[in-house]
Parts: sequence; C-alpha cells; structure tokens
Amino acid sequence: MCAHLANNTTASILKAKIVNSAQNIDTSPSTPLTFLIFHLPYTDHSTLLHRPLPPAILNPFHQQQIHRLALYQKPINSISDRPSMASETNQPGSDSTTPVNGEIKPKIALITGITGQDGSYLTEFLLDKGYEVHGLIRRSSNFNTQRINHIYIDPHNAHKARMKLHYADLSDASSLRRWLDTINPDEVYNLAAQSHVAVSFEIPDYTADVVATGALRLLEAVRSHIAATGRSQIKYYQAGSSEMFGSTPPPQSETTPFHPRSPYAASKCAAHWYTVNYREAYGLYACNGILFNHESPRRGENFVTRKITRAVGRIKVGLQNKLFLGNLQASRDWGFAGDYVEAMWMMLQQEKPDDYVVATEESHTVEEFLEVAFGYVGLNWKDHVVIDKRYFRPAEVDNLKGDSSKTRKVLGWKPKVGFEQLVKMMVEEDIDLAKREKVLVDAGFMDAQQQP
Ligand SMILES: C[C@H]1O[C@H](OP(=O)(O)OP(=O)(O)OC[C@H]2O[C@@H](n3cnc4c(=O)[nH]c(N)nc43)[C@H](O)[C@@H]2O)[C@@H](O)[C@@H](O)C1=O
Repeated sequence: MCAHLANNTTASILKAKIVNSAQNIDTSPSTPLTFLIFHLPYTDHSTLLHRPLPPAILNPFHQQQIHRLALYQKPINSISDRPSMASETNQPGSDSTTPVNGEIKPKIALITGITGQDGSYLTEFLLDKGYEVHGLIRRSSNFNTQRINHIYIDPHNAHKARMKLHYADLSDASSLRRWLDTINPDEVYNLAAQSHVAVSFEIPDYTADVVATGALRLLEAVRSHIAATGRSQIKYYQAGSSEMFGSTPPPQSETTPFHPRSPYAASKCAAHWYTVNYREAYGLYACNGILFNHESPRRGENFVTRKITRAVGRIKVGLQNKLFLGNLQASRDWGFAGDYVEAMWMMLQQEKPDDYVVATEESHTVEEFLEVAFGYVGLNWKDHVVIDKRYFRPAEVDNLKGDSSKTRKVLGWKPKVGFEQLVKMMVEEDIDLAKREKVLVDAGFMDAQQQP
C-alpha cells in the first residue's frame, strides 16, 4: 500500500497542484489521521484508502497509519471478519473494576447505537474508565463505523481489545437476548434510534418499531436474561429526549407533562414509559435520561447545528455558497455531547434507579446559532441562508429549555462546554474538514457535494 502510494503516477502528476492547495494544512505526525481522512463524513473511506492518496498531504507516519487502517477496512461479513476493537493506550481504571474470586475484572458495558455520536463519546468515556465495551451494530453494505474507527486496533492484538462489535438489531429480539447471554454486561445503554425528527414523519412505522418497540424488546431481553441467570445487578439506561416535551412550555423538568409532536417523540414517550414500567413491575435497575439537544463535531450532518457548521466551513473555503434551512425561530437547549455521556454513566452509578433531565438551561434560536457560527469566521449568514419550505415540519417544537436542577443536585453533574464554545468547536473542526475536502476536490478525488 505504501509503495503503491509513493510510486503512483497519478499522485505524482497531481502533487504540485495539491502542494499549493494543501499549504494551510498541518500534516505533521501529531495531526491525527482522523483529520485527514476519517473526518470526511459520508465518504466511503475504504474507497479512499484504495486510491492513490496525494503524497503531499500524507507523511510517512500517516502512510503507515493508512496501511494499518486499510488492512482492517475489509468487508465485514461475519463477526470473525470484523475483529474486536479497542484503544491500545487505555488502561483499566479503578472505577470499573469488580473483584471476582480475588481477581480484578473490568466492568462490562453493552451499547446499542455505538456507531452514533453519543455511542462514540460514551465508548471513549467508558474505555477510559477501564470498562470492556461491547457495541451492537446493524449490518450495512457501507461502513458506518467512522465515529469509532479511531479506537480500532489490530485484530492480532485481540488480547488488548476492550471494544468489541457484534451484529444485532433492535428489531431482532433473539439477537438482543443472545448477546446479553454471551456478554453478561453490567450496564446496558440503549442509544440506538431512528433519531431524526423530520424523517420520522416519512418513516413512522420504522421509527416506532426501532425507537419504541426496540426499547421494549431490549428491556424484555434484559428481564428474561436476569430471570434465567439471576444476574440482577445489571443496569439499564434508556436514551430519552427533550422532544417528548414537545409543545409543553419551558422550563421542562422531570415532572413536566409530555406532549410529543412527531412519531419520533411519541415513540420516545413509549420507550420512556416502558422503562418506568419495567422498573416498577420487575424491580429492574432502569433509568431514563431525558437529554436535551446535544451536539458536537461528530453530529450527523442533517441535524441543524452540524448542517450550519459544515456549511460555514465549506462556504469559507469556497466549496458551497448557499445554505437551505427551514424554521429559524425554533429555540433549543444545545449542549455538548461529550458532557452528556458522563451524565448517562452517572445515572447508573446511583444506589437507586431514577429519571433525570440533562440540559444546559440556556435556550437559543436557530437564528442565534447562525449568527454565532457565521460571525465566528467573519461572514454574515443573511448573505448565504435561503429558506426552503421542505425543511419545515408538519408539527414543530417551538421552545425547549431544560431545568436540570435534579441532575445537578443528585448526580453532581453540570455541563462543561457552553453555547458559544460549542459553536466555536464545531466551526473550527468543520473548517479543517472543509480544507481537507477542498484538497481532495481540487485533486479530483471527490466531488464538491451539495449540502445534505
Ligand atoms: C433532543 C432531540 O434533538 C434532535 O432533534 P431536533 O431538535 O429536531 O434537532 P434538529 O437539529 O433536527 O432540529 C432543530 C430545530 O432546527 C429546525 N431547523 C430549521 N432548519 C432546519 C434544517 O434545515 N434541518 C434540520 N434538521 N432542522 C432545521 C428544526 O425545525 C428544529 O426546530 C435529535 O437529536 C433528536 O433525536 C432528539 O432527541
């Protein structure tokens, strides 16, 4: 692979052009390869890896990493084809160890939705605490593991692997029970969902099946696993959503009535109550985290914050000019996803299970987000934003602002990243990403795609 990269004539011909466009890119060994490649979302990275990547943006260190990654970018047809993954550098911490017969054993977590934004942050968090992390992934003909590729390790070092992936699906009850029986987790985090509110109007049955019935299937799998094995110490986390409050005015707390405004939100309400019911009926240690919007540079590109920051980056480097959006007056309580996964974990460390609202307690409109994001790079959003009716929803949630006083008091949690800092973090990462994208576009390695 390295020789192929170095000798390829296409790459040599393009070199001069690329050197020019790559002037502003930091390609030192300290720059994570993720910046160069894996932060090109929705790119088929496996294809990139098998193309002659421009040497101008790859030093020998990165080439070595690509060689390593290319080895593991093989199609995953079976579990044995997709070996266990983990961070090699993480050492088990004291938080997660349980002595069994005098032996120290790491705690075991099972995460559905491990390939999503929250799944990736939670995995990093738990690995750092010394957990062994198992993730359930859906089969897909395209790789959908971009967010966790950076913690992927050599399958031949399987003894070091503390993150493992398994095929399962929330719509397949037997797979859920089988993995519970195989893995014997201490903690189960149900983060998987069809999580896009607007899309839930397009695919309501599927959304209900995965979000509502999927949660019920997993709860039932946990209940029957406990009944069969006696492992009553198992703890369950259900990812709830501020969307459940819908049209109920702010501030919204654990005692605020739900008034869902979409199939997604109604399904989340069902999942919430299934979780409460299993706690009350069977004594399951089950918690609902009612999380307000939480964002990051890993946010999916068709959620409004990331859609905006991706556009800011691409407009800044000349890859895009217009940004099409819907309702700019909707107001959201936006926090940083990295902060919120800590709250999930904290909920499962309490003596008793309960439900908690996780929020920054600040609300901003989409327009305010635009002002800060475009303003950060000296642009005026009004020069670029075009209102497109297709992004309006059949029923909107106008105003969400959480009251997280219970969470702050009982768990001792509070957000570390504020609104402006969050926007800045996302814009900075997306400018870097756009610069790298431009190198590849200019060199003919990818098209300048339009916005999602
Ligand atoms: C907590 C909750 O958080 C998220 O749900 P969401 O709040 O619907 O997030 P969003 O980023 O799609 O929309 C935010 C607001 O922005 C408005 N908006 C305007 N123009 C566009 C637009 O062009 N695209 C999108 N997506 N939204 C737009 C849109 O109408 C809405 O009022 C999910 O993680 C969900 O899973 C979840 O649980």
